[in-house]
Amino acid sequence: MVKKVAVLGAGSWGTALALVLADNGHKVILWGHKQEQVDAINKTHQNEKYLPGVHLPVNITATAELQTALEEIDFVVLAVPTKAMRDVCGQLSKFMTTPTIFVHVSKGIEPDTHLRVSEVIEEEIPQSLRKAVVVLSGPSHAEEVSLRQPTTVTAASTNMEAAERVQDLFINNNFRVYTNSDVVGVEIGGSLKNIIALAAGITDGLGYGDNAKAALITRGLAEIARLGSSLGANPLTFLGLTGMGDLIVTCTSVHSRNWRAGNMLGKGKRLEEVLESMGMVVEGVRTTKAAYQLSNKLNVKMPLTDALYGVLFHDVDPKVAVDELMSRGKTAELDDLSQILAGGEK
Ligand SMILES: NC(=O)C1=CN([C@@H]2O[C@H](COP(=O)(O)OP(=O)(O)OC[C@H]3O[C@@H](n4cnc5c(N)ncnc54)[C@H](OP(=O)(O)O)[C@@H]3O)[C@@H](O)[C@H]2O)C=CC1
Ligand SMILES: O=C(CO)COP(=O)(O)O
Repeated sequence: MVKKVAVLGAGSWGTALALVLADNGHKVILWGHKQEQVDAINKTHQNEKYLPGVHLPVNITATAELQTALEEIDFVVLAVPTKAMRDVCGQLSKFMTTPTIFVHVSKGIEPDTHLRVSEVIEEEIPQSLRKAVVVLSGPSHAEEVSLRQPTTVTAASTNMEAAERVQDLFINNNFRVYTNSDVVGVEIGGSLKNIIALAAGITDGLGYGDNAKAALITRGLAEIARLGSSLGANPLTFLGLTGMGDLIVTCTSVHSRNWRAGNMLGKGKRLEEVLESMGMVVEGVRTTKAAYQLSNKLNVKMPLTDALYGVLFHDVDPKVAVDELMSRGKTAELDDLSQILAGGEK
């Protein structure tokens, strides 16, 4: 059955997901906050800045009016960067009258509050307007999704019926959607992999090789699982698409903005100039701050996150940060894993 879906956020990911929904025959309203960009999308049927060269079919129309986007919709997809999530949710609540399912696709943790995106949504959108919140996450670069290349993601919610409805909404032969009830694990995996991807870009930028990359991915997963488990996640989720899967794709792909930003840092560029030149969101920077604060609060060991925090926010030289990580005191590899499986011990 054809659904009407509002996709809020006209960047790379919102546009690529609009395309998946349009391929499935749904009617999509893509909301962007800049009139000029919206007009260009409607005129050219392309999102020139964020997905150049990709044709958008007629069942995708763009608007800059939030109220228009939300008229008679069946689902809302929230695809703005995490720093804009609170504000956008606050605004949209004013225009909604009936409850709906909110799907969020953003990967980050809020500094200072340490809230996951679904928790921010629950704070900002009254319960009377929320049928359920579902997170859609996994190894999925917009550039490849828009070319209809095989991609797998997970729809996670505490409301499994809603997760299955979102699975049905998005699934097709190029875009395979699984379900999971572990919202904490899915959101933590998706957010924290950006920290490790920045670090992987840095080691590549420094000229280190595949050994360093493999070390970052595996030890990165260990610290993601350590923090996630202490927050109540199912440790097995970190071995799945939204954990190991997304970590691999983000640490190894030139499509990753986090990897690209890290790569420039490793080559000696300063954070401000890197972010300026990206022109797209680099979620890992903000999330490094949040994870650093949260791990200190919960007394969870996250050496890679600590090292990246030093590089990003205290001007630590990336090479010195790597040297310090490598010369730390000795430790046993499986201590982490056994502790996590034994119940989230720190
Ligand atoms: N790109 C990808 O492959 C994937 C991205 N994600 C996640 O999706 C989320 C969105 O990322 P992505 O689309 O890639 O980011 P982009 O940088 O490509 O686009 C961000 C979009 O959000 C808009 N925006 C920024 N601030 C606001 C605001 N206050 N109100 C409304 N719109 C705003 C930007 O507008 P403007 O042009 O004016 O700046 C732009 O259209 C992130 O959390 C990311 O981690 C998840 C999976 C894959
Ligand atoms: O989350 C992503 C792929 O799954 C996109 O990663 P980047 O934000 O680093 O581009």
